[in-house]
Amino acid sequence: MVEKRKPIPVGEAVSRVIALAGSGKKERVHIEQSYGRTLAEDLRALHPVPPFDRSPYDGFAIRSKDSKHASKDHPVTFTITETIGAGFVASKKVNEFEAARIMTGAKMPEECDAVVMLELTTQTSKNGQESMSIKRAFKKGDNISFTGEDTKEGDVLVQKGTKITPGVVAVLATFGYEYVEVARKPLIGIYATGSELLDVSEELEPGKIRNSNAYMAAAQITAAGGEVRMLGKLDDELESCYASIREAINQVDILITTGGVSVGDFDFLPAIYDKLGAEVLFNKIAMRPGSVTTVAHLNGKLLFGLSGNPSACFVGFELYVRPVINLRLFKTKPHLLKVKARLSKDFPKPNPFTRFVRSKLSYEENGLFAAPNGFDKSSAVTSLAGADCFIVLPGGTRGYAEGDRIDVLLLESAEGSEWPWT
Ligand SMILES: Nc1nc2c(c(=O)[nH]1)N[C@H]1C(S)=C(S)[C@@H](COP(=O)(O)OP(=O)(O)OC[C@H]3O[C@@H](n4cnc5c(N)ncnc54)[C@H](O)[C@@H]3O)O[C@H]1N2
Ligand code: MOO
Ligand SMILES: [Mg+2]
Repeated sequence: MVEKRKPIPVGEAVSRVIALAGSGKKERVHIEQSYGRTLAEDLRALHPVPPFDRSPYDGFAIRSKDSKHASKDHPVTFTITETIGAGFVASKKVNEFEAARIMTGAKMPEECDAVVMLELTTQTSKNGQESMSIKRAFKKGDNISFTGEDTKEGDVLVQKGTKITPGVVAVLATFGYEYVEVARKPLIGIYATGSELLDVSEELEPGKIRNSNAYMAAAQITAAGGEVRMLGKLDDELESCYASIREAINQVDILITTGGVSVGDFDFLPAIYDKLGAEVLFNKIAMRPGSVTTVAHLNGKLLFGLSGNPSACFVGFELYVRPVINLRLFKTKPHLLKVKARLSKDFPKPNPFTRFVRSKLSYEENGLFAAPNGFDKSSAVTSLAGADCFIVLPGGTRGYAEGDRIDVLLLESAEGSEWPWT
């Protein structure tokens, strides 16, 4: 008798997995290695930015009150005290009707409260004495880049769990973070199971196909911010598979296998979980593709039994593995970002289970559209190449027409969802 499996809703399956996601760990990396990592602590301003009042222009620092009567007909002349370049400070006091030549980024002399751009001045030299004159008045604060105008000391600028972008790197450097606390990448092992599998370098033979899932999953792990351990491929043979998987669990934080989770004579993962004494969280989900996705738990580690069919494997990773990686990276929105879009083609198939259609987004003048991307079977591999989202068609629906409003899960968005499931 073939075992009868009871499908559970996607949201229920995701809940069971993330309840066992475990917690993230921290490590310190040099700022030059920080790009693409995730902050393990809030990033606070350690001092105001800019840290001193400075000139935003090349020009002259003046006391604004001295310019009060300046006009086209009656220019006011200032004696130049010195030149202050960026990185230097005034060495002389600026007195009545005196000005300091100042460059962009240089600290303002204490007595000055306005800057005049070089282009608005007329410069003269008499007996070695440099002067400049202006034809309009300036107010206190004109053309000054004030202390703290960018940020005040103590402000939280970037939150824990944020991916380090080039902009975040700039902020780290500004505050002197030579080393930064980031989330340690969870180490994820991948075993592809299947006696039909050839390596990527091998020629096709009758009955055999190349192992695409392991390379695909490795790329998905890297994209999500995890560390990959490629473990190779296993023949459909119970004892050797069991021994390899048992051994692999000790080497990694999370183990992914692909294939062998359905009810076939050579689908050994269910027997292996049993033999390991692992707790199976579910082995049937009301979704297509990936209904046979199985997740088990052993000694604090999650074992993901992704389907062998490439599209099912891909979807299983994005819905169940990705949020676990994200939670270990301290992300607060660990699931794929959900947005509303319109269908740009009919999708007439009925949906007994929730369907995740590999699709492509387009940004039109009248909004966001999503089009199913080619061959839609669970075994499809080529349609994965152009997919940047999943259209989500709820179970129990009878097909959809062009223009219908649908939910879409984005595969490439840095932003995530707190909980996209209803
Ligand atoms: N009687 C039933 N048969 C099947 C059921 C079912 O409910 N009852 N479910 C079907 C569904 S749905 C799926 S999905 C597949 C899942 O199969 P498995 O996860 O057990 O995977 P395999 O049987 O090992 O392989 C399935 C398919 O995928 C190819 N494959 C496997 N590994 C790779 C790889 N690394 N790279 C590329 N392609 C791979 C494999 O050759 C098979 O064609 O079961 C259905 N059957
Ligand atoms: O598990 Mo299968 O991928 O539902 O088609
Ligand atoms: Mg099978």
